[in-house]
Amino acid sequence: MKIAFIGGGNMATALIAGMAKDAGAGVQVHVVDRDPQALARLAAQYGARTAGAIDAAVADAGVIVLAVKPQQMREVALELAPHLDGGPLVLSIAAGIRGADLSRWLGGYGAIVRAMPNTPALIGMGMTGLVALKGVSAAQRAAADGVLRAVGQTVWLDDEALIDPVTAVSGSGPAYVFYFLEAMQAAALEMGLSAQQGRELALATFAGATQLAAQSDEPLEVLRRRVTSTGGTTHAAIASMEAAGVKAAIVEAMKAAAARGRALGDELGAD
Ligand SMILES: NC(=O)C1=CN([C@@H]2O[C@H](COP(=O)(O)OP(=O)(O)OC[C@H]3O[C@@H](n4cnc5c(N)ncnc54)[C@H](O)[C@@H]3O)[C@@H](O)[C@H]2O)C=CC1
Ligand SMILES: O=C(O)[C@@H]1CCC=N1
Repeated sequence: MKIAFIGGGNMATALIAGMAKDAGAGVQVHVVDRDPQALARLAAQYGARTAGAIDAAVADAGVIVLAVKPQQMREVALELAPHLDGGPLVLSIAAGIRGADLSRWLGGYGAIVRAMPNTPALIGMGMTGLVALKGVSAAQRAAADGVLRAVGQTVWLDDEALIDPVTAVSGSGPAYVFYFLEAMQAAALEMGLSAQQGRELALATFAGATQLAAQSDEPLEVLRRRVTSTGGTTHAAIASMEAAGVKAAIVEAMKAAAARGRALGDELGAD
């Protein structure tokens, strides 16, 4: 199957790299990007075929992945609209941009799936939320699922409005994890460990704790309490975080991410 990417930036690269590892899939990747350096990198590293213009890249494609910034989606969709005769699946990964607006920009085209992947797709550990518009066939839904499953796990949603919360949890989520790791590394450094030791300790702790939670049926709070001895060191740390309102701040931050997704949809869908 031929998959055409419009936009070959960070997220497209993560998807293309993840797919390249799944060599048996028989997927032929074509990419269009305005930036010749992005194209050269994708061709050299992952054997992607590249094009400077949409028409050549999308001809005969079964799936067209729209991977430009939300602000570029309207312009790209208007340019793509005359090239959909073959009935491809249009798979948008843009935050915020609503299916109805995309469909309108594509001249009323209905075979659209909205997906919200994340960058761990690069190493086959992505998590993607997906929602299909009414014009998507069962085969196209399976194709979308196949593309994203090649780079990780998928979760299908019935309600498009839930893609903004998914964006806030798993789409943006890797950044929160890196932010927490940065803080752990900075603390390690302040307390006399080396930057390398801080990085290793923090990363191994995240990997171990998330695997422990994944392999357990117990609530996360129970796992946390098991580390937290009365009057001990963890209690001192958690009490300090609670006093600083860390948990409430994380909840507010994620609500801000979802609200930004909705606002992007309102602002950019108005045209
Ligand atoms: N970075 C992430 O972790 C995630 C990003 N997304 C979504 O993926 C989309 C892309 O995000 P990134 O990859 O981070 O951005 P990016 O800026 O790294 O990539 C966008 C690419 O599109 C190209 N481009 C711009 N206008 C174009 C046009 N008219 N025709 C062809 N190419 C064009 C740019 O040269 C650039 O290489 C966004 O809509 C974002 O919401 C979704 C999930 C996660
Ligand atoms: O920050 C953003 O808008 C994109 C969507 C999810 C992750 N990155």
